[in-house]
Amino acid sequence: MLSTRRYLIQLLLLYSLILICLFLGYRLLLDYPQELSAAEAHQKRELESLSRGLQMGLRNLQAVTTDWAHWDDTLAFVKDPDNHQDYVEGNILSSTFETFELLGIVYFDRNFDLVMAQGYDLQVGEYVSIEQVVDFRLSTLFKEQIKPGEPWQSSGWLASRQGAAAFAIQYISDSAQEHPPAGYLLFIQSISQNQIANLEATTRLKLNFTPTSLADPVTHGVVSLMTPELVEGYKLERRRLLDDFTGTPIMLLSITHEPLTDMQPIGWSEVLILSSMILAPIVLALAVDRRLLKPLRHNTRLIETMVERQTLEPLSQRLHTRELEQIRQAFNRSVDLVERQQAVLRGQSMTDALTGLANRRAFDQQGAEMWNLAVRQQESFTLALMDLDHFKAFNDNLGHLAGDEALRKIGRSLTKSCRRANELVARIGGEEFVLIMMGLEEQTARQRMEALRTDISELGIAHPQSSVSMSLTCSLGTIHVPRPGINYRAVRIEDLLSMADKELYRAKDGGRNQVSFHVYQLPQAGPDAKSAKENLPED
Ligand SMILES: Nc1nc2c(ncn2[C@@H]2O[C@H](COP(=O)(O)OP(=O)(O)OP(=O)(O)O)[C@@H](O)[C@H]2O)c(=O)[nH]1
Repeated sequence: MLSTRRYLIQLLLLYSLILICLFLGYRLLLDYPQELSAAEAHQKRELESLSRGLQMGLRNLQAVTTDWAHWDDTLAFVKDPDNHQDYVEGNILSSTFETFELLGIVYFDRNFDLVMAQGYDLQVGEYVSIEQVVDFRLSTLFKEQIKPGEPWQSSGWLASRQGAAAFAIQYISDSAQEHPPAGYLLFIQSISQNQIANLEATTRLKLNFTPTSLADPVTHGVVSLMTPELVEGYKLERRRLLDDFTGTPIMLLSITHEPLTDMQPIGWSEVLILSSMILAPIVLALAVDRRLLKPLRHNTRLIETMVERQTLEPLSQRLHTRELEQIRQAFNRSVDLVERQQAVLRGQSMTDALTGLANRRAFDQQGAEMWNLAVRQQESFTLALMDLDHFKAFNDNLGHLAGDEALRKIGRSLTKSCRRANELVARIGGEEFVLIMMGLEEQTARQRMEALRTDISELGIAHPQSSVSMSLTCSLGTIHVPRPGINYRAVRIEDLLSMADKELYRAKDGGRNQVSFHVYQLPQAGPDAKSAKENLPED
């Protein structure tokens, strides 16, 4: 059968398995996908706002370009540049480039032929030629975009010599815009660190712009920023391409999202939750094992040992729950009951039912103990065997019941005569009693024996058939050992009893109603066990 401990372990394993399945199922199928799609939506919004931010920059540039392109002065300059050099001197200033962070300003006529172009190095703060800013062959590209003379405006990005740059182009007209396009004004604006910092602040992204080209392998598989789809799903770092107005990639943006949460399906927090959910019942089970099962196992072992040794003892270790403690107490009460019953049985097995005196078994046990004690303490030891005289005739004459009553009376008399702690009276046969007295001098022992004898006859139990007396009498065979020492160790109580029996025989033989008293003494000089045996009286 399964032990409770094993059962607990199996339950725990099952619980852990179910828990892990439920937790992983919930996390992977329900919770994590939700978390992921929320994070993806958030990242998509970030990309959109980045795209919008860049578009906004273009719109601002477009606004400035439009403003300039629709000045009457600009119109006049494009129409007749040679006579309007003051326009250049008054407007194409280093402060203009720096205020709008411009890398170049270019004026085309309505056929897209160059009227005037000025480049500017923002880092050094100096005018440079437009060729130092951009590859000016781009004007042909613009030409391909429009029909010359159309009221055309556009903005976007282009590759400058200093990396990607924004541009805005606007047809030139009068302030009322009634005049047909007389030319085109192109502003080229750098994407400055300031602009990047502003974009980072508004989008909460970390941005890194690096120039690139179609030939650059890093551009492969990277989508354009202007289609801000979250093609790769949730990712902390991604790349996007900025295309120029012809759709050619010119800049690679490395984008780092600010992490919302730890977006792992199973992260530390999940491991922590799961392990604490598994650990808690393990700790609980350990506590149950320690507080309940361990004492239970201990007590079971104790009971098994008791069964092996055929003993019974109360269980002393308290148990920690009421029900278990009740079982322990019930067991202890049973032990107590059995012990009491055993004591009664022991008493019964040691007692003569008729007289209430010690019986043969009790004499064998206690007599031996008393003899051993006498030997150890060198205390004189007197053993007497008493037998009623002509008791058969008594029974035959007066009946068995009268015989029993006589035996009871004699028992009471003997008990009264031998009530000291170191004295014993036992009924060891039908009408045979044995008496032990310790610590008596020979003389006193003799007197006590005589007193016993007379006590019985003085009970006055009529015995008409007796040849000895009118009342019931007894004969005593007594062995007195004055001071048994260590040399008496080989002598057993049975030996003394058989010596007393011989003395009893003598008393009977001598006429009954008398005491035959024998002093049994070994030679002083330390006889060994063999010599003690040898000194036992002959039959
Ligand atoms: N009433 C009664 N008689 C018992 C009991 N036990 C033994 N007796 C009787 O005691 C008698 C003993 O008789 P014997 O052993 O022949 O000896 P006796 O008649 O006493 O003769 P002596 O011992 O030689 O004096 C027997 O008749 C037994 O039946 C008992 O418990 N009750």
